[in-house]
Amino acid sequence: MMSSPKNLSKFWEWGRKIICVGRNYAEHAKELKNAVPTEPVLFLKPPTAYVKEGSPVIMPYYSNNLHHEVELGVVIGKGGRNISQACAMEHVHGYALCLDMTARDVQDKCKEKGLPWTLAKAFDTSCPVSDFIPKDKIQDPHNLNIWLKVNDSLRQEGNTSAMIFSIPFLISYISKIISLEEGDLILTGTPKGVASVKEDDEMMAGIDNIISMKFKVEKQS
Ligand SMILES: O=C([O-])CC(=O)C(=O)O
Ligand SMILES: [Mg+2]
Repeated sequence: MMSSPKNLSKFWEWGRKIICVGRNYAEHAKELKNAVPTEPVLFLKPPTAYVKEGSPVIMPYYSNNLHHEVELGVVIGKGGRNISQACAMEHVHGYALCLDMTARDVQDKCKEKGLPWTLAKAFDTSCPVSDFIPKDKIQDPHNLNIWLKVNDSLRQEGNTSAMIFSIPFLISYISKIISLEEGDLILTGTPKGVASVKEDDEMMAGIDNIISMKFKVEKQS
């Protein structure tokens, strides 16, 4: 049998979809004065949004308010459509810690005008990701502490048990609309505490004692 030339533990190299869930933590929906959703809010980032440790997050030139959002990412191993909640976890290959970098001022304007969030959410380096976390390293993805510090001061801390929509629900819901493929990444939403970063800040984020990562913020040259 031919083996795949790609290694799924380097999912960011596959060039697949990044499907993001918004407002999946009530406390975060409230801090931005949004209603707590009764259905998942979805948006996409292109694979060019990926950035790995060692490279900086670049502030988009058209924003003066770049926010961090720390999130648990779910890496899809087996694709599918119309996946049932009961089978959903069979499609998960593993996890990653992710940041959903957001040009908040631009997003606010998009919301006001009823325009899509592409400029606010999908720019290059808007999706910093950790190394791949194999599925068996995480016993319960719905009981993880995720946190983020900026220059050593704690900004975000939350437990994935507070997600409004669970991972099986999200996989099932998304796969009825968008086919899931091997190498896709689902960002499951951010807990409260989102705030601005500026040039030369250092963001450090982690999941319990499972993984941590660091990213420097730089201006576009
Ligand atoms: O921009 C937002 O507030 C929506 C979002 O991505 C999240 O809740 O993680
Ligand atoms: Mg987000």
